[in-house]
Amino acid sequence: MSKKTDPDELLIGLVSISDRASGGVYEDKGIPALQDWFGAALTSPWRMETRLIPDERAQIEKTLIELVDDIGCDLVLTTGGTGPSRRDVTPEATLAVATKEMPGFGEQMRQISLQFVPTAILSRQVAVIRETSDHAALIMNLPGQPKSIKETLEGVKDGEGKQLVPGIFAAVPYCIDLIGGPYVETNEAVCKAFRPKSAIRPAK
Ligand SMILES: Nc1ncnc2c1ncn2[C@@H]1O[C@H](COP(=O)(O)OP(=O)(O)OP(=O)(O)O)[C@@H](O)[C@H]1O
Ligand SMILES: Nc1nc2c(c(=O)[nH]1)N[C@H]1C(S)=C(S)[C@@H](COP(=O)(O)O)O[C@H]1N2
Repeated sequence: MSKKTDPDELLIGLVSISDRASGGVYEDKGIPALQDWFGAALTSPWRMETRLIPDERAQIEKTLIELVDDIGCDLVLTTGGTGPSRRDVTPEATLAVATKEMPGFGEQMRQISLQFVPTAILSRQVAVIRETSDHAALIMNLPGQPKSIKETLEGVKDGEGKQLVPGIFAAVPYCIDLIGGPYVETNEAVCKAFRPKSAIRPAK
């Protein structure tokens, strides 16, 4: 466990939630897919803290609290456990540790995913803010299919790379600004971050 020390570095918690991947039935592809995506998308300093856990509500809540309160993550992404099956409890665990709900993210993720699969509406994914006495973090649920990570974060582009539906990550840097986190910059070829003009810092 390595606590946040650099205020300019984005500390990202990546949590893969899967009974089978955590039990060794198959190899976890969630954390590598998230790591690859952030490696390509971010141009400002970042570091990650990763966890692979089963679909157990108490363990999910404990992990989210540890990542935000003890380690100091600014952003936490989960993958898996958002569907309707009996064992899928990621949204319940996420809401249980929330101080604010951010319903726009869940709505937009389902809209994006509908461009890829008609079963997008089966994901109950949510996003929330967790505020502690000294900082806050944005926590977002992504579906378990590893390919859905890139799909929802990046959105839908046409053959020439023109953005047809914006990915949810476009709104994340400004959200992190508003909750007092580091200034996050992205590779526009992967995901163009949107900020109001007054919030854009001149390039160094
Ligand atoms: N962490 C993961 N790594 C690799 N593949 C995954 C992962 N999570 C899900 N998948 C793939 O996506 C499919 C659909 O996900 P599903 O929601 O059924 O699994 P899950 O709920 O994450 O897994 P489990 O049932 O083991 O908890 C799985 O059958 C599997 O092929
Ligand atoms: N972008 C995207 N969203 C997606 C999918 C996908 O393949 N791509 N799969 C859907 C399916 S089949 C299910 S059941 C739900 C919930 O998945 P989870 O339980 O693995 O989180 O996410 C949905 N959202």
